[in-house]
Parts: sequence; structure tokens; C-alpha cells
Amino acid sequence: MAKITLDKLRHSYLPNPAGPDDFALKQIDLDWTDGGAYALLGPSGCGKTTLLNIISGLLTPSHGRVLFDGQDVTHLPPDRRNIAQVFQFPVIYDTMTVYDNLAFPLRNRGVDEARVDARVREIAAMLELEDRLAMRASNLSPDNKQKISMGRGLVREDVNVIMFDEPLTVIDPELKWRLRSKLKELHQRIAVTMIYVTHDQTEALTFADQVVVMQLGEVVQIGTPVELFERPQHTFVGHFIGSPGMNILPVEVDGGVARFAGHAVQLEGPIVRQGDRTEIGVRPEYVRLADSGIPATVRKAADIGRYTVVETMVGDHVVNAITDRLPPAPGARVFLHFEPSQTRLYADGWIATEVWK
Ligand SMILES: Nc1ncnc2c1ncn2[C@@H]1O[C@H](COP(=O)(O)OP(=O)(O)OP(=O)(O)O)[C@@H](O)[C@H]1O
Repeated sequence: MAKITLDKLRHSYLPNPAGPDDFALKQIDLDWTDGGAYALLGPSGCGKTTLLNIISGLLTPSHGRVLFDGQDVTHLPPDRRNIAQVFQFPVIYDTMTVYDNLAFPLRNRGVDEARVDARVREIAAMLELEDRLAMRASNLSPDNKQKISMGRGLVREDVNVIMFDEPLTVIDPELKWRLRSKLKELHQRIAVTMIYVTHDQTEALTFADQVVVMQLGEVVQIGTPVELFERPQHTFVGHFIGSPGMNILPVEVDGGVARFAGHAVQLEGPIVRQGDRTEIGVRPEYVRLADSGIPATVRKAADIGRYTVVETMVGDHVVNAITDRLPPAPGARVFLHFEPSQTRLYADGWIATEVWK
């Protein structure tokens, strides 16, 4: 187990990068605590795999350092970093039994057979593979093959970090849900530093204590799932997390007052940053259909089960509201109320209000 530090890390795949756009990772500074559960979350192409490969040693960064417990490992090859990795697709030995597959990483390091046996059975029980231990891996379903792959990642007790790269891609939706919570439970039991890479917010938010949100090669926010939901530091986080995401609406700011479509909007607190582009962010959960406020027209309503998402239009702007009441019919004229304590200002994408103290 180890604390992982990324120090001024940058990476370009080009031999002579000319500007920031030529970098797959712009600049990353991070400290990951020993034993923590972390997720790297972001859309395709934001640099997650690049970062993972730098940590595992498959890639040497163009600039900066990777430290494990303060020791510089930037130039160490993967096999000297003591890392376990679980990939998107199963990496197993088809001709071996499930038992031997799970035992392999331990036997390979000379662990004695009694310990191998205890550990294999423990991991197999956690992953509900006990009754398949004697089966040949080739006879298993893709789901179970991927479970073995995960088991092989989890079986060693001496690793610095276990990294999961979109490990649930091949798993069917029902089992996905179970494995997601199982992985969280496993982390609590074995307390090894784990990094989980995904573009799926549900997977990231279920698994991680801390989520690192990336966009275009940059970290835009690191926070607990609640922090990311409650107070996005960037409009990208607001929009990317939540279903539907945060309403991001253009406003004009004059004399400390923000106006959306000509209506003054009360913010969570004082404005502390200026910018060329100003927007407010308010989650649909905090937009109420009220008796007075900003006039809007209902476009449609979608019943999501426990609540309804009402899509309204204010001029050309879509504003989503969540309600647990019977939604108004399409075409109805309504008024919107934005909960002031949950309405933030963003300047050039970054949060620009503080909470009143
Ligand atoms: N081997 C490579 N050579 C050149 N450019 C690359 C290489 N690998 C990745 N890139 C580029 O680097 C950027 C980051 O890619 P990366 O694969 O790290 O993103 P990602 O978030 O993992 O995406 P995905 O979820 O699709 O794997 C992208 O613009 C990609 O095109």
C-alpha cells in the first residue's frame, strides 16, 4: 500500500509540443492517500488512460514525477512498481482452472501454498466464485471471466495500488450493479489504495470516497460525491454529474446583480471573481415550479419513477426542474423559482460566488 503523489505531471504524445492543446495531460498535481478509494471520471479522450499508464509505468511522462510513498518511481518499469491492474476485458489463462488463475499472482511470488489456499478461497467467496473454483476458465461466461480478472487483481496483499480501467464494461447491467457495491465493500475490507477509471458517473460515485473529474487533460475538481453534486467548482462538473445535469444559464452581471433573461436572480453569496463569460448554475432539484418568479413554458415532462423532470423554456434556454407533484401539461405557462442557496455564479466556467458566512 502506498501514498501516491503526482508532481507537476504533463504528457504530450508529440515529439515537439507547441502549446497546451498538444498535451494529452496539461498539468496534474495530486496526492492520493494510502488506502483511499479514488475514481478518475471524465468523458472519452480526457486523458484517463494516459494518466493510468503513467502511474503503472507503461508510459513515461514528458514532464513531472510519480512518487510512491515519497520515492520517485517515474522511470521504474511496471514490474518494479508492485501494482495490480484490472482491465476492461478479462485477462486470464483459459486453460487453467479458476482456482489456479486466482492463485497465479501469489505462486508467481513464491507465497507458500497454505497462504495461497486461504487467500484464493477468501477472494473467491467475496466474488461469489467458490462453487466454480475447479472449473476451467474457458468454460465460463464473460461476466465470470471478468470476475476472475478482478480476483487476480485483488488477491495479492502486498501491492502499492490496484488500478481498475473501466472493469465493468463487459458485465451485464444486473450484475454490474452488484459488482459495483461489492467492490466498495472489498475496498473497505482490504483497505488497499484503489484507483478506478470510468466515464460512468454512477460507477465513480458509488465506488469512490474521492472522485477526480477530468476534462481535456485537466483535473477540474477533486471531491467527495456529495461535494461534486452540491458545489461543482466548474460548469463541466455541474453538467457532467447529475441526471439531468445542472442547468447552466447565461447571465449578465451588473453592479453585483446577475440577470437571467432580464430577471434578477438571487445568488448563494457574494461574487468574488469576474470573467468574460458569466453563467449561473442551479440543479434541477433546486428549481421549483412556483406561483411567481421567472416566466417559462413547459416543453415536456418525463416520469423517472419517484419524480418527474419537467423541461421548460425561458426564451431560447432550456431549464429543467424536478418535481414530485403532477407535472403541468406541455405548453403550460409556469413560473420558476431558483433556490438562492443553491444558485451559483460561474465566470469563464469556474465558480465565482462564495457562500454567505
Ligand atoms: N498512443 C497515442 N498516441 C497519440 N495520441 C494519443 C495516444 N493515446 C491517446 N492519445 C490522445 O490523448 C488524449 C487522451 O487520451 P486517453 O486515451 O488518455 O483518454 P481517455 O480519457 O482514457 O479516453 P477513453 O475513455 O476513450 O479511453 C486523446 O486526445 C487521445 O487521442
